[in-house]
Amino acid sequence: MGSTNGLINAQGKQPLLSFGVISDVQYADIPDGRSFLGVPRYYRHSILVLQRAIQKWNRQNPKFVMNFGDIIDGFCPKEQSFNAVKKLVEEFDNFNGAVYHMIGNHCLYNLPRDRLLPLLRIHTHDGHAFYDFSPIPEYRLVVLDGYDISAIGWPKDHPKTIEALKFLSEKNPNSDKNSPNGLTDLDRRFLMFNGAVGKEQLEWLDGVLLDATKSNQKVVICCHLPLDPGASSREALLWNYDEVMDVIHRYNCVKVCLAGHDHKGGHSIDSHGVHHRVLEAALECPPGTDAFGCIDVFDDRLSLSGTDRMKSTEMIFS
Ligand SMILES: Nc1ccn([C@@H]2O[C@H](COP(=O)(O)O)[C@@H](O)[C@H]2O)c(=O)n1
Ligand SMILES: O=P(O)(O)OC[C@H](O)CO
Repeated sequence: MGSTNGLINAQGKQPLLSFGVISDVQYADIPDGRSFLGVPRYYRHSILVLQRAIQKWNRQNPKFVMNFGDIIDGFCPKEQSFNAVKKLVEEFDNFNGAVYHMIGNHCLYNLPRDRLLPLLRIHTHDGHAFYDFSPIPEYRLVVLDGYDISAIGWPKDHPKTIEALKFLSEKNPNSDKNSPNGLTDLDRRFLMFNGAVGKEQLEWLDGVLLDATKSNQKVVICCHLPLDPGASSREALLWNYDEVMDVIHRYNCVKVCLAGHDHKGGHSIDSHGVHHRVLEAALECPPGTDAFGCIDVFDDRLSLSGTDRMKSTEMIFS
């Protein structure tokens, strides 16, 4: 039992902070469909999941909400993309508090970074979408841009697009670079719908974690793409999840990594005791069902109270 209504929790402690979570809304004004592997996708219903999430959060009163990306779906008719993202952001703004967005592959199928990021109110230099904030002195949230090196979202002639296409041509021999056919085990992540954290962002992350360590802050990492094979399908992992985790494991401050993208969700604890929780997608909720949650933050754990298809998870720090 969490304390997401502002009351003390089962252990008798008041959380330091609470925040709402939702992922992969992937709204589109199109009939229901299926993923490549046949999983039903409810494109119009997903906005109702978001609306019910906001109603509940407004009763629970978390300090802020994190949207883990893919706010609209790649099948959204392209002439509707801008207004669809705007409509969804306006829905999020019905929450009585701050909302932090991150980008995902489906947002980038719809709009290039220079149009998408201002809509999502991600104001960073050079079109990057990584940032951090400290909602209370004891904690820092770090949002990673998993499509920093990517074949989607940057202009076709951008050095990052060229780097990503070169990388994919070396790692994935299929003509359809979204196909994992023939790739084995962890190599199945080398797909066009994934991406990587670039060198500059890795250096930035290292600096943030050093600063958090000096400030005695605990850190929660948020990224659309999962960072641990134990919590995710191989096909959904960040290309260089291992390099990112090497940086994270240099420090003891990171306690939890949260992600979306792998719609079925997952949870693992890695070899360094870091929790990885991949959030179940709002898009795949059959009509009338939900997937969102509220996380209570304590000094020794994060406690996710999930609604319906989002499983509740206690993440006790080792
Ligand atoms: N096992 C798979 C999964 C996906 N693909 C390709 O990716 C595209 C997007 O997949 P969705 O799960 O979002 O539908 C899909 O159209 C395929 O091209 C694949 O080849 N093999
Ligand atoms: O981003 P999607 O919706 O195309 O789905 C990605 C897959 O879930 C990754 O395995």
